[in-house]
Amino acid sequence: MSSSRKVVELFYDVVSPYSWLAFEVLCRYRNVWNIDLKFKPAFLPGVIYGSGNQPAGMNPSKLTYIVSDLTLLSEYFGVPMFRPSDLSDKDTLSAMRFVTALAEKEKEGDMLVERVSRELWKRKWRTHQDITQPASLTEAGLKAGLSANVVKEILSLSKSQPIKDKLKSVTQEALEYKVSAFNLHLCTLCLAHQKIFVVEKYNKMSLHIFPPFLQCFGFPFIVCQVNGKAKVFFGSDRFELMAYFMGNYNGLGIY
Ligand SMILES: N[C@@H](CCC(=O)N[C@@H](CS)C(=O)NCC(=O)O)C(=O)O
Repeated sequence: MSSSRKVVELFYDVVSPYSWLAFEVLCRYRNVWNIDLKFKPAFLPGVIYGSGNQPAGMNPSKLTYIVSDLTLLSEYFGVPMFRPSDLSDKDTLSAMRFVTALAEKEKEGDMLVERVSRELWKRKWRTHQDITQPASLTEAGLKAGLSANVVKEILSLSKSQPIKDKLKSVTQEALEYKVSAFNLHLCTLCLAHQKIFVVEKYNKMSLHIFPPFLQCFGFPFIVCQVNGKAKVFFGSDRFELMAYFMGNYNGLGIY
């Protein structure tokens, strides 16, 4: 067993309920897996549109599935959440700038980022309270244990250009996080397979259609690093694979 540290980075936005599930599960596993868990507050619309993806809600069948999926998942993971009646959705830009400002101020240790993010998720997905207005962010910050002075400082910092730029750059970091999807052998096979498939279907080559890299297209986006290798995972439903990749899996279950 190698002694090298296992690092797990979680890119998230509090607009994303699946990210909340991943966040809570990773917080629970943090000590069991002995990982350095790093929170990477980012902006979901930036990765959806930046990667050429589309919001899941644009497809009515997918939206109906998501509502049913989240109802069961929230019970399963013990993270109560309820579908907001108003899905017209105010965005989470100010909230994510607030968390980014806190992360920048905190630098060492993510305890407050963890607590404030949880409060924001609770407001958005459990109690259906606003998270767009300064008064709402203040309330969340105080509830998470920040002092009134720190909340004031973070609110003002969150409107500054360096913090706006920082949120953009973390979002961009997720978009540019290229990790090789296959080893060379599998990659060759895969590309050959795609070539055959596309030649049959469209009568043209497709070697450039599917790059052999995995990049972020949605949240939660989780990067696991161990022994100088990295793998990226999309979703709150990949924990067994993450455990397997990091050597925390005994073939029967996660330990
Ligand atoms: N199966 C994933 C679904 C995660 C998911 O749908 N995330 C949304 C944001 S809440 C997203 O980014 N979707 C982009 C996509 O599905 O392409 C899970 O269980 O976590």
